[in-house]
Amino acid sequence: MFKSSNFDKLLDKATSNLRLDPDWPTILQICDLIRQNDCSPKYAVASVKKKLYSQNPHQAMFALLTLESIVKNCGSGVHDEVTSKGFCEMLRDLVKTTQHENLRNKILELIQAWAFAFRNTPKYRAVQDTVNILKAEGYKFPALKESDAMFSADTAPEWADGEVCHRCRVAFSLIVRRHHCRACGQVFCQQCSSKTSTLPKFGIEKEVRVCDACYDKVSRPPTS
Ligand SMILES: O=P(O)(O)O[C@@H]1[C@H](O)[C@H](OP(=O)(O)O)[C@@H](O)[C@H](O)[C@H]1O
Ligand SMILES: [Zn+2]
Ligand SMILES: [Zn+2]
Repeated sequence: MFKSSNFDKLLDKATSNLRLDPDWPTILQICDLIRQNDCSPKYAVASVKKKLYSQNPHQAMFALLTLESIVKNCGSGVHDEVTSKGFCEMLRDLVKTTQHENLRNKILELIQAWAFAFRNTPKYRAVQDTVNILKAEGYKFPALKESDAMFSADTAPEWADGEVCHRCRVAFSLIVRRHHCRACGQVFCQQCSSKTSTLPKFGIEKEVRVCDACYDKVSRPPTS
């Protein structure tokens, strides 16, 4: 798991208890790793979650700021992780148990912003449920800043399933292996996805597999 150890190093750096202010460049590097699929959202969120329980208030706050950034920048893979019942219960538990007022307020701010951002996504309802429970328990939420709930970052599409190549319809088998285009997320045979490209619009700076159609699109000179 080389890639995740690279992630671990960056996360330790971003949440170092020797710091007094957030290490934004490192936090953004962490986002890039996740956006490029160099670290799985599940592994990333689980690692940040551990840091939230640090006794050092700076370290816990930096972990929270890292969590806020990966939710804003890394798309649905991360959203699936932070909106699970278990993760929401963990945040609710932290709100109740933390000794630090600023940490509690930051968690309340995040849960409220996510509930607003995911208000039209039924599968993420655990977040709104958590807001409702905390309100019923008397916690005061800060005023919602809608800007906090805008996740504008463009992220690569989820990979489609499929038994045949999306382009030439050949059936996958032990011989005809399945591959995915990182630009459209569709599934292809080797012949139809033999090219690579960077995908800066998704924060992918390294060469990744793309299908012929996406290759033509991304390598066509921008129309002047
Ligand atoms: O090689 P396999 O054991 O078939 O596994 C496939 C590879 O991991 C492909 O990666 P790639 O797209 O980078 O080739 C991936 O797109 C497919 O979903 C997997 O089934
Ligand atoms: Zn094909
Ligand atoms: Zn494609």
